[in-house]
Amino acid sequence: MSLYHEAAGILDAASKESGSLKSLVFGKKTWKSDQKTLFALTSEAAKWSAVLSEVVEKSGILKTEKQLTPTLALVLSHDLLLSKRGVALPQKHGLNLTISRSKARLTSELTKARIRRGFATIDGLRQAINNPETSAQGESGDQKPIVRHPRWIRVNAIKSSLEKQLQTTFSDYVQVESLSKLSGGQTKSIYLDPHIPNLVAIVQNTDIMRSKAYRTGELILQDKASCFPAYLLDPRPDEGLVIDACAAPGNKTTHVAAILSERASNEDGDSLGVIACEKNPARSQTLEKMVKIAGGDSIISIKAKQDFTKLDPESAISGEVTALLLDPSCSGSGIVGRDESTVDVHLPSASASESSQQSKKRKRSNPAKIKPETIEDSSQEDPTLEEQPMPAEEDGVKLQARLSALSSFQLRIIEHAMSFPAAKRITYSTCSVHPEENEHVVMKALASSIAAERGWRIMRRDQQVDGMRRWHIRGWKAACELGQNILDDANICDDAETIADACIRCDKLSEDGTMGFFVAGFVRDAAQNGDHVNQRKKPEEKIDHDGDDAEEWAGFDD
Ligand SMILES: C[S@@+](CC[C@H](N)C(=O)[O-])C[C@H]1O[C@@H](n2cnc3c(N)ncnc32)[C@H](O)[C@@H]1O
Repeated sequence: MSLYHEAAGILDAASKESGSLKSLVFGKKTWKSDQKTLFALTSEAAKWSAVLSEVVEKSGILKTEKQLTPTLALVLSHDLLLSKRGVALPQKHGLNLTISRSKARLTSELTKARIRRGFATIDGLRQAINNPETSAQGESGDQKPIVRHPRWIRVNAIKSSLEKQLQTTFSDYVQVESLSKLSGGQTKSIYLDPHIPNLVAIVQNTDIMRSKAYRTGELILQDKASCFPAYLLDPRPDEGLVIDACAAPGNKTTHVAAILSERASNEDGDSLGVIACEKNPARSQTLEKMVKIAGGDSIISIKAKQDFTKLDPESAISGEVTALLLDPSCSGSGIVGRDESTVDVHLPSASASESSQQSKKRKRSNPAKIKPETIEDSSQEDPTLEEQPMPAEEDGVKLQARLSALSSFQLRIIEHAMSFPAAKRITYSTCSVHPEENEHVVMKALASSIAAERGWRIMRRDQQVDGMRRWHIRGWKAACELGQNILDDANICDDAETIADACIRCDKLSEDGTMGFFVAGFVRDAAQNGDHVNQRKKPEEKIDHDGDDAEEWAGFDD
């Protein structure tokens, strides 16, 4: 079997599962072709597959050359059009003759595809494909981008304001009305997010990291999705204390503090309070640094090396807590660039322009793949080892075991938060795309005995803050239904449809420019709240910062 047949087989397998090429190639020892060559060809062809599938479709060669499968055409056209060495087969080899017969048509379609994307040269397009996060736009600036993953920046309301930043740091930027219109180069542009207050987007570039506003903590680099939890939590300075249970590096902690500080600007700021717990010692130090640079140290009390699940909900200070933000360790499967070897493979279809639709549908049908047994897992093992790489997608058993352990830990965090006597609102979030860590955990939390005992319910869409109510991607209904069936819905007040609609999702690398993310809120009926907690109070336990104010901020990016 030739290199191209083997490569096509690998891409076919990857396209079915959106799987990891590395494990597909290196997980098998019986290839005829050299493994490194196979990996290089398949990963390059996958990277170019969005463009090449269009080229192959529009050239019509799948109709004329019957021996070519869509994937075979993809890998062969990659080498024919883009590889310096050309097709790695003897000139008279049947496959080489077949693909070379169509070289003129394929080249012409590649030129059109490049121009449609706004690139004057093939090198420009190559650069964009190799660095999608730094090339949100074609060179001409007005064409369809390949990947829109902008640089999201939150203006830190503790230290600055959107208005001030637009007049200073972004004074030479032009406002655009959609993410797709963002451009870099000479005419820099900025997009004001319509969902999250104080959030802006620009194209990825390094300039902003050199700006004074960034170095002094007036600007914080934070993905749009990662701003959802603090905003959904809707902290109110006149209510009580807020706990961020799993806080490091501190993007959401400082966001909560910023919302409180903005809302309390006309009141006594000293009475604000956020308690930030972080279990990991090294990450606790990072959290301390971030809080300090963001100017949050008079608002935020850090509980370094503190396991949230060991925090006593019955202590006096816990009795003051009315809102909790839970962003526990998760698989991280939604993080852009986390699993570089996992790629989306776009395959050409003989009847043009069907492929992207099909690949979208394939992704959205994920809920059907949920395995019922994962929802019942009740392992008490603590799997907060988020630095561990996730098993490859196709290593189903290991992946399910890891997700199962993570979801048990995530549920424990929620149940512990639900036990705080005066708590009224909780947000739960992950940067995972897996329903096992998302809708399933929400369903289990709603069905838990502590939820029933304390009257916790889902925060319905109509109860959410404006921007979150308007957000268009909601939870997966099938995942909620499955949860409800398995768990015996006795304790769950709302139906699966309402709960799915209450859950908020962000798709990874979609036109929204976000990472993959999930957030849901829980609320309690007023009657069951500890309404004795109305007085605002700053937490007593404060970490003693070392007072090194002159230290330069290198910045954090979530
Ligand atoms: C996903 S990260 C949080 C990111 C953070 N919310 C932000 O936006 O910057 C999860 C954090 O929770 C910490 N963690 C895990 N288990 C914990 C526990 N039981 N108590 C407190 N922190 C925990 C991890 O060390 C990690 O730093």
